[in-house]
Amino acid sequence: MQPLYTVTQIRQIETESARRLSEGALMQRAGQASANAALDLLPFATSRASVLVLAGPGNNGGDALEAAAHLAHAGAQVAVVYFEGGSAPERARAVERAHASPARFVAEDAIAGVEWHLVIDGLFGIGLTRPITGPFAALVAALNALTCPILALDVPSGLDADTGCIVGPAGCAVRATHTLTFIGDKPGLHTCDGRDHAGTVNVAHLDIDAAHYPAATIHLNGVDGFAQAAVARPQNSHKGSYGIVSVLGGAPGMTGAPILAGRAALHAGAGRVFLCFAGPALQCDPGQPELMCRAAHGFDFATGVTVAGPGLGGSDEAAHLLEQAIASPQPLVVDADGLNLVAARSGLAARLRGRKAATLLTPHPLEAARLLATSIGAIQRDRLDSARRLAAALHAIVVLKGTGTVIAAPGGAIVINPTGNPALATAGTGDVLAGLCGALLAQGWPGWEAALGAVWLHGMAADVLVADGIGPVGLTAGELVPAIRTALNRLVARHGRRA
Ligand SMILES: NC(=O)C1=CN([C@@H]2O[C@H](COP(=O)(O)OP(=O)(O)OC[C@H]3O[C@@H](n4cnc5c(N)ncnc54)[C@H](O)[C@@H]3O)[C@@H](O)[C@H]2O)[C@@H](O)CC1
Ligand SMILES: [K+]
Repeated sequence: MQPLYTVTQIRQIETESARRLSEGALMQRAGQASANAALDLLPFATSRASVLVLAGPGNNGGDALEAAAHLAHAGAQVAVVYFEGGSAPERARAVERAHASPARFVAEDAIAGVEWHLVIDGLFGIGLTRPITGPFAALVAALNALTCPILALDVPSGLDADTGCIVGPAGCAVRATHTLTFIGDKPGLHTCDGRDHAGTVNVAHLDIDAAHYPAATIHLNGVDGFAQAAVARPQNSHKGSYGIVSVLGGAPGMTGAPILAGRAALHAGAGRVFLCFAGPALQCDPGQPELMCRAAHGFDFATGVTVAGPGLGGSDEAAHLLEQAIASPQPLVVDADGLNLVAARSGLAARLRGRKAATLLTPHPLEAARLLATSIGAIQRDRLDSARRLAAALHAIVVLKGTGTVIAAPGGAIVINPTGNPALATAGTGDVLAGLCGALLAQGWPGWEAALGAVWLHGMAADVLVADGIGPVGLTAGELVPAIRTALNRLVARHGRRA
């Protein structure tokens, strides 16, 4: 999985490696890499391309000036909007180089009325310390109104590279189509506002020796993070080989959620799936008669994996049933109303903490806010830290949903998921994810790999459907289910080890 580094770590790598390099080498490499990336984005002969370069007051501006000089020497029509600022010698040399090149230095008002083919955003990088306001904000608004590609250097200006939030309050950020980020990839480019502002992310390592990189605790989710849990099915197997998933939910009037979770579990390979209704039990699911419908009262949750919460409601009876599911020695997924019950009843939280088998919690930001007794805003201001705190507090693997879903282990490991899209912003997709988690656990996947795999497959299924025109508008949660089955089968066919 691709490592992600915090700003503090990037600064350390930068300092350590710079000691062994000639002064300014990293900025020159960043400028060269930026120019190369820019050339790749130009639609036609370099000499016909109008490139606007914004060079801010810090070293991010220095990178942009280096790039401007390279592009101008390559023949592009380069206009630089330049801001006086930092006195770093490498930046001063970049200013000289850009002045000595054919690039034109222009005023901000020269942006309007020109058909730009590419904009390079070198206003601010990881040194942004406060919200972008005033004339800089007007510039960001002008950029965001353009229709040409925007290449952000290091970080889209205005975005917090650690959290993915627009630096606020009342700040703004460049909406880039591409980001070339330096030294190492950064978590903020992949979660919260990051995905909307960074566009396609590429990393320029600037030829820094691998020895300068610390062991990463944050990664971008990828198949190599969980594929080792996939097992090819032996011929000599039967439904008992693939586990049981019991979905605990379905308070009166809330039968849809457990049905979706159960259908997902079935299509993701669980050997048997029970729907356990807290309210009046359905006789069967006529659309999916393979699902076995039961009353939750008296059900033995210790027979398999439980997915507790879809449509469970908040009654005392629901809390009692959840307590029984938590007491099971088998893996457990808690979602939706199950999470709300844990938030509302401290006794349940204590029991959850005491579990020995794998426990996965799949909150959306509001459920996470309830669990941490805070607001959605506080959760979203630092999604990584929120997920990490929740995992530590409840001794569970936490899947904090939302764009760039964050998966956190109690030991502190964090993974951000890159698959998925706004098609998933519709009712029932969370139930499907919970059912998928349950199915992977039932087939013997360890908790961490099950969480990573489920989130990745769920997002990938949505990406494939959108590529086929089924979404992002109007995708239904039920449509995800067969697409997940296809994605999982492809994964098992490609990576499944022999049982
Ligand atoms: N130092 C190095 O060795 C390297 C740095 N690199 C580049 O340098 C960047 C970091 O450079 P800096 O630390 O100079 O930081 P930035 O260039 O991100 O910005 C810092 C400057 O902006 C000002 N500033 C911050 N927030 C502001 C706001 N809201 N409104 C107006 N001004 C504001 C600061 O006073 C400072 O002058 C990286 O993102 C990367 O692009 C690369 O060249 C690679 C090597
Ligand atoms: K930038």
